[in-house]
Amino acid sequence: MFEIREKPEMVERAMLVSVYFDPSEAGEKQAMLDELEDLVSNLGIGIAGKHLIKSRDMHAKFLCGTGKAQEVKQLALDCRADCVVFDNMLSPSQQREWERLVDECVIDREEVILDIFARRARTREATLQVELARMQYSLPRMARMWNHLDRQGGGSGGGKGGGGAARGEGEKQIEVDRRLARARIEAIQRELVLVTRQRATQRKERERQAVATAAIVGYTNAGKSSLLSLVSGSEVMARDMLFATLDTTTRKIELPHGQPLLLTDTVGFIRNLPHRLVEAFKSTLEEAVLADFLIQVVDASDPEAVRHYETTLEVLNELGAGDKPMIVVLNKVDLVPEERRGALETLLAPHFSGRVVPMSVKEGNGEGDLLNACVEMLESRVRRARFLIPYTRSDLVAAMHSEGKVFSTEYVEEGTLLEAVLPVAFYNKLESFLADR
Ligand SMILES: Nc1nc2c(ncn2[C@@H]2O[C@H](COP(=O)(O)OP(=O)(O)OP(=O)(O)O)[C@@H](O)[C@H]2O)c(=O)[nH]1
Ligand SMILES: [Mg+2]
Repeated sequence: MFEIREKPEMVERAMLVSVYFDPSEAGEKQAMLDELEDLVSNLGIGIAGKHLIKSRDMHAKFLCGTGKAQEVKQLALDCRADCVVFDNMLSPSQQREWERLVDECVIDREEVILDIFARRARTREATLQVELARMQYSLPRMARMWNHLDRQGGGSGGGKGGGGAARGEGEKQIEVDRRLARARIEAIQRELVLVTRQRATQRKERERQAVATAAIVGYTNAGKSSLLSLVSGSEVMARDMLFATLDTTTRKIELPHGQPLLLTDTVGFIRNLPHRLVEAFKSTLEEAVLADFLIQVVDASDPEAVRHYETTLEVLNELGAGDKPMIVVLNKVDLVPEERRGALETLLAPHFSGRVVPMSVKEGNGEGDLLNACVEMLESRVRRARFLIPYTRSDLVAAMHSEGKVFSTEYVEEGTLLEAVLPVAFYNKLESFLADR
């Protein structure tokens, strides 16, 4: 059976390389290279070196010119790296050319992210989505994989059979594997349809209840899961690592006026999120598309905060959720020195179109402001009124308790008299029971 190649398991010392062309990009590329270092370290691989390579033009073979490619090869030799990781996306043929040149394993940013996702996926849906993305990534790269094996086989096997025969074997194997991989891709896609349908049913159930929903979105490691833990008062896994969360978690919270709100934590966004992962995670991120509003968490202590905000907006746009009402939480203000906080807010404010709430989730500051902002977001969605429900309709009284907030209950001759805040959709259904008509 075809197995996805687990290359990073086999390597220990990686040299990181980012090739750029426009001098004005240098700063951004450096920040991304630092981020790549976090990502690679996340896989338990040591960093042997880190290089920004400026190339005058883009070349098909190596991305940079042949001379620069030779320089990179020498750098890798000098630091005794057993793997070169590119921050750039490499095409299958560029990856092959590089492996041929440096005679070591060469991977790109996309493969690193796919590997992290593969390790973190927990639910059936996340596992399937990651497997699908990895299969699609591997399919055009299989030739390279078998080349590698052929060369290894030729080396250790000595004179037996010779390189030509081994290569032939490899080619046959590629065909078999490609067929198996395509069959597996189709099987995963079929199973995903079923899993997605299940989610849709659960969501319908929620819509029927008409409880308001919000999705917490934002760059990875911004503090989304910590925020959900804080406001829901129950532990949601939060770790100081990129992509700690890959599955969505939903918690029901109560807003200041008693209105319930379903809050969903989502997978973190990242610059250059491999496109097939955006595709793969669309259904998970659908929570964001269907939410009444979004809470975007930004790590205010990160020098790249504005860029992270913009990246998140780009992905949201791709998902069709770009125009949702949004609250922006400037998190981790505890890490920003007092005198810089005001300046930071002024600096960031013009970039934000929604409402800005500074917070320190860690110290529990700003929670009240956030909840009030949520109430404002939902103002058009709720009505407060008094209802008289006949005793024969105790089901409605129960529904008012579960879907809204009941402030007072009085038992009178004609039925139960209640004052409550209800979602508009539910309120409309109950209009004939209004007490003050
Ligand atoms: N100093 C400080 N650290 C915080 C704050 N909020 C969260 N953190 C830390 O930031 C790290 C990331 O928090 P998470 O809640 O896991 O972040 P996330 O956005 O869910 O990350 P992913 O799931 O990886 O996308 C953790 O180590 C938190 O303890 C804060 O207000 N101040
Ligand atoms: Mg998280």
